[in-house]
Amino acid sequence: MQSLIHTADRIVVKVGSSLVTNDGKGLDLAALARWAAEIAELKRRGKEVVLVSSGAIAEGCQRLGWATRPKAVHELQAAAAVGQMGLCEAYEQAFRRHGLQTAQILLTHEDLADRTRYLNARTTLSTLMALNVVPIINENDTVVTAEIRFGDNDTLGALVTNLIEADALVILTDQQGLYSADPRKNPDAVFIHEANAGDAALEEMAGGAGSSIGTGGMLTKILAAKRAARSGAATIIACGREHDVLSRLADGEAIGTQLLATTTRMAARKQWLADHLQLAGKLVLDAGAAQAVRERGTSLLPIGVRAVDGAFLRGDVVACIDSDGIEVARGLANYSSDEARLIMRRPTREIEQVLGYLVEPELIHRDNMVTL
Ligand SMILES: Nc1ncnc2c1ncn2[C@@H]1O[C@H](COP(=O)(O)OP(=O)(O)O)[C@@H](O)[C@H]1O
Ligand SMILES: N[C@@H](CCC(=O)OP(=O)(O)O)C(=O)O
Repeated sequence: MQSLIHTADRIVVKVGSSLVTNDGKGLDLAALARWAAEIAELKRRGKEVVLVSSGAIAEGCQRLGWATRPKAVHELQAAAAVGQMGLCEAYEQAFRRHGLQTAQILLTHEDLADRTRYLNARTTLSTLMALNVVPIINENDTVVTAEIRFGDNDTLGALVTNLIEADALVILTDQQGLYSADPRKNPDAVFIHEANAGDAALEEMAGGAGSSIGTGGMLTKILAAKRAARSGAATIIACGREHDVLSRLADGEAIGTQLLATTTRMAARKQWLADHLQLAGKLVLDAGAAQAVRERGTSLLPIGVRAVDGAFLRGDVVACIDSDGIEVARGLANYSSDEARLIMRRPTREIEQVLGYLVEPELIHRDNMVTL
């Protein structure tokens, strides 16, 4: 068995609160330095890495001198706001030593459920990755309440994996991986090396958080793996305290628990576009654009669009049809139908002049499109 990280090009790494804050004792700067060094090494090997880091609440409680985690949401939110400053500062310094810049991204579940914000988050993350910046993501605790909280960053890690269509999600925690039962309570628990994400038996094995610092325990990690698998990504649960854990995974060493996806990324994306979203409109392509999209899977530029049908907003799914009315592709529109009508048939360089702004050069980017 070889670690799937070996072949993964795009990876989301999630680190939990207990690791980040040394079990609530304060930011573990040595651990952050190790992960930063390893992520820098992965990037040198040509992999794109996004980091989802917990720890804001635990660090905030520490900074505010609170011995126990408060129950009241407004106090948790205040602690998160204080602690997030420390997290960002620490990551910024740790990555700077490797000549890497970092970016702070705070997201809520609602952001990713909203079509326009989804597309904005996706585009921003792609742009940051293209700029070789390391995005550091956490939940935007200030604006979430009980109903809309991710509740745990394992789920956030999975949603980000879906969002950027990563090949793998690596969840670093304080255990070696998944056991048949919580090893803190059951010393006879057996280590699980590999399983299919989504296997119902895994949910039976997983217990809640073993410490007072972490929140979700193993169950949220199993559910995150199931969610990540929906976009074709594998999940690895491994110990963040293990030396060189990320580099060894990238070398192919089989450490941790591997939870495999049974669908490919492309199949998952096609399924998602085909099933989950209603078509909000149509773009009629000229012959050249229809051929380029159909045969080469290129992005669709405004100049190749002859007509716009329907009313849609940025982020809505639209069909691309040829002059015979045959659907060539479908994808997420970067512009609304009103904007698209103004910029169609025009070269990209004229978009800014016509609209007064440029959102993106393409009407549909090829990463957000599936050909049929
Ligand atoms: N089947 C299991 N295998 C491994 N760990 C388990 C299992 N069930 C529950 N746990 C507990 O889950 C904890 C990790 O989850 P959590 O505390 O939320 O960490 P994190 O902060 O990394 O998200 C472990 O310390 C362990 O006690
Ligand atoms: N946004 C919160 C996340 C809390 C959380 O999910 O923690 P964990 O279960 O340790 O990943 C924080 O930064 O404290």
